[in-house]
Amino acid sequence: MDMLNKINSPADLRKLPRTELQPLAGELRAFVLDSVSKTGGHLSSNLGTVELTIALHYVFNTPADRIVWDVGHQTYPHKILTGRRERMSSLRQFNGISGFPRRDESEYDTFGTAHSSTSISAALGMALAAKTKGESRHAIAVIGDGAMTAGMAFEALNNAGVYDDINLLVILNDNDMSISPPVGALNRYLARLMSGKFYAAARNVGKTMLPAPMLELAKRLEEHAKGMIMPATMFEEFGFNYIGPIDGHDLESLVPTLQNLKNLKGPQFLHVVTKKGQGYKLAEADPVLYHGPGKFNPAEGIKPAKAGKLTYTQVFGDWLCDQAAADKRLIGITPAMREGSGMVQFEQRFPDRYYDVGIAEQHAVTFAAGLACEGLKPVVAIYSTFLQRGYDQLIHDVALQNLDVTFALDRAGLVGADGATHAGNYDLAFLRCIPNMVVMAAADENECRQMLSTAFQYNGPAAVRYPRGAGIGVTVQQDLQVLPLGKGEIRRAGKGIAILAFGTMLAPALAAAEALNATVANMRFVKPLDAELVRQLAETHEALVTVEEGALMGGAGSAVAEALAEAGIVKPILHLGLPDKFIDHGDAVQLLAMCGLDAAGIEASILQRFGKGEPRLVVNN
Ligand SMILES: Cc1ncc(C[n+]2csc(CCOP(=O)(O)OP(=O)(O)O)c2C)c(N)n1
Ligand SMILES: CC(=O)[C@@H](O)[C@H](O)COP(=O)(O)O
Ligand SMILES: [Mg+2]
Repeated sequence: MDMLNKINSPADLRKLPRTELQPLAGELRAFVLDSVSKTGGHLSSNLGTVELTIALHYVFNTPADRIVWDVGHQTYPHKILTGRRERMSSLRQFNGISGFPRRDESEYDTFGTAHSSTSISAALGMALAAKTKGESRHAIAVIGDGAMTAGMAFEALNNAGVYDDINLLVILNDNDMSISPPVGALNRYLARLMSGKFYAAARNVGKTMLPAPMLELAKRLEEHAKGMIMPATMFEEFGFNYIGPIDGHDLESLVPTLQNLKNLKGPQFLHVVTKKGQGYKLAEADPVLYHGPGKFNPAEGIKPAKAGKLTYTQVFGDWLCDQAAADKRLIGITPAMREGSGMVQFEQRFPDRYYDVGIAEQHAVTFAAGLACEGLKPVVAIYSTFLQRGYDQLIHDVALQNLDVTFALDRAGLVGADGATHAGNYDLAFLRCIPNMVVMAAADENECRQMLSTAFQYNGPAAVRYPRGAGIGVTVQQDLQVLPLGKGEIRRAGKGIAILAFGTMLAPALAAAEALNATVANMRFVKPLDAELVRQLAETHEALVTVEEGALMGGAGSAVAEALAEAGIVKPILHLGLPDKFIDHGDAVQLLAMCGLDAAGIEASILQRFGKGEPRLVVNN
């Protein structure tokens, strides 16, 4: 790592002669592989952006010129070159650096990201701000072919294409992959652009200065192409000057092309072609497996996971197949998260009823609404955090028309290493205020399956939330039994304190209750809330405690407080849940404990608020 160790900022990089960039890329790629294999993180995408990152920081005057990375899961080479090489060993760990760009982490991280398809909008904002302020600098959005499928990217292109006097460059990093294989008509279109790539390069000759080797090639091909009609690319129709495709691993193409583009005014569009996993054979062969691995030995590759407890994702995947076998009306929908949402088997078994709609959460929800209008029963499998994208569609297109759509919300609550951007902390608060919605939180794997069946059988919009990772290890019954709607259950009878637990908080609540001899209710439904059970518990206990793995404000605890107020009951009540602040990356178990949401934390909070001993006369406010 002789060269890489001397690069502490892009300024150091810019001192290198061009001939040294290729060997530097070799060192950088080796560093990324070694580092991710020790920490876990996103690998395939980062191996693919090594040369592009070097070229961008080499040609542009960063941080004055702004690079906006889309999603940001491909920014490890960028982090390494911008002074964070040493901190890569702390990646995605508590108090360590983030796996995504963050403005508070580095001045080179111009825009915080992790949800996709925001880069062109943000870079356009920066480009127009520069113009407004009379500053001469460039804004560059780097967006993947997967992220490009989102409507937001096209909204931004549409907006940007009319400004002839801005310094905006959009780089499409086309590796022909999303997390899983790419889908849809855009992918077909990009493939067509690729197949006519020399042709496209030829037609760019007149508009831009190409590097000498390409110019030579283009000239020859232009001869060849004489007489043929050359349609404009879609990106040109949007008002961009389209260049490419060029090889995104070839610094001899990348650097001069970027240098040329830097001198052109107006919206520029550069199409680069890269390979996910480039340079590490195992990742090249299976970029899906190496998209976001845990720790592994690079010499051996990722070993098959040992059979352990079922994850909630697996519970969902199994249920989906069983329910689909039982009901032909079931349609499974994923916005580009086939593996993460547990739909690999479903796609194999029911290919005609499987839809990966691309990174298009808004469309996924309204598409489901359309299917439901025609009597089908769509199941939208979506991470809690990504449903935020489809909120208006959920209200306006699904709930308002009381359509029969099931939402399977994976990654509810804290997710760990991905941090605040991916935390599913808000769904209870943002779903329970929507009329017609049924909202359930699963306490264990078996209940998760029962809730999914309940949501599916319910003739209207219903959501089931469950967390990332393994459950508590209970046996999952293989039937498709439904739960009584809006009914909770007492799981432990105690005295004095009643803990009303929602979802994953049932297990720690039961553990905390042992020392306190408290009653514990598994509330199951956040909406409709079991108001009768709340009333009974209030009447038979001195104080109530609500506990949920979700934002306290407006969440399940708030629902209980509202029910008490509605019934005219005044009772000491303690609400436990996630605080009103963003919680950074780290180990999910550790983070929950930090928020006081493990058994010890729940017990301590109750003791602190209501004191020891029975009857609890002390109520500390
Ligand atoms: C709004 C949103 N939906 C889904 C995701 C999950 N996600 C992260 S990366 C990714 C694939 C992105 O593909 P692409 O932009 O082509 O980048 P590549 O992984 O190929 O480098 C997806 C679906 C996300 N981050 N944001
Ligand atoms: C970048 C991104 O959004 C995904 O790759 C995400 O990191 C996946 O998270 P899971 O590992 O929870 O599926
Ligand atoms: Mg891609």
